[in-house]
Amino acid sequence: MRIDVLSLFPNMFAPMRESIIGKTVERGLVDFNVTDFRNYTDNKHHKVDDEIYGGGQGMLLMPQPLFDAMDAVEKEAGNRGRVILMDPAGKTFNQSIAEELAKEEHLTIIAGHYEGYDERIRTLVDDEISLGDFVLTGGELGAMTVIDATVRLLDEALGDERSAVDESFSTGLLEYPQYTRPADFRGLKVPDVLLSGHHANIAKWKHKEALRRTYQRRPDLLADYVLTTEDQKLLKEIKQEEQND
Ligand SMILES: C[S@@+](CC[C@H](N)C(=O)[O-])C[C@H]1O[C@@H](n2cnc3c(N)ncnc32)[C@H](O)[C@@H]1O
Repeated sequence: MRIDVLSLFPNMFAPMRESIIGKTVERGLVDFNVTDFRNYTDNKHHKVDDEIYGGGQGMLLMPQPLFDAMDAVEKEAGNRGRVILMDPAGKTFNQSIAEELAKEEHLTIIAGHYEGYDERIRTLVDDEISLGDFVLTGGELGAMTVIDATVRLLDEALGDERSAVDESFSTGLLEYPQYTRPADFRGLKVPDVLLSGHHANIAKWKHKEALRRTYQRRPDLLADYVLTTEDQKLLKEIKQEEQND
């Protein structure tokens, strides 16, 4: 996969060299490029922003530097790929968007700054993505979040022993509680079933606890989850158990 980011602060992407994402770049699984679109200004002061027509606080990113930077990406890569604008007015990012983006061969992400974009910049983009209902100073942290969540879904990104298949949101439920050694830590014990070696019972326990956690913490997710007859029985048990607690 090729990923281009258009940003005024390329140094902010240093974390992309670390950990699992850094390894995907080192191993050639991801071709990651950051373009400083200030280098594409056609004015002698390298200005990328200007005052807002009709009045308004702050400065807006002008179209010219971003349009020219996008042309440069297209020239180098042969295409623009799927173009994403980081913007608070976009669709809220989630796991299913990450899964969709992980299927693309090329993503180009625009990270804004200042008061945001001249409206005409939106004609360049395929998707507008928000991290949530809050305002950041720039799109860099959002772009890194989108890249991290997307790249870890690529085949081979997590390595043989790790998997994104069972994780929160991938199944439609939150992940069940997990434990590692020791079996008894300061009197806090690992549930007996997990030490039993009985695979069917363990699988059933994991599923029930994923349902319980989702019901307790994110009941909204259950609205989109197709409950089997067995799930409905388990949920009834969970509600009963909660009442008895
Ligand atoms: C200070 S913000 C501009 C906010 C804009 N004036 C508004 O009210 O929507 C500057 C840039 O940060 C990025 N940004 C801020 N909040 C964001 C969010 N919640 N999700 C994604 N990007 C965000 C965008 O790239 C945005 O253009």
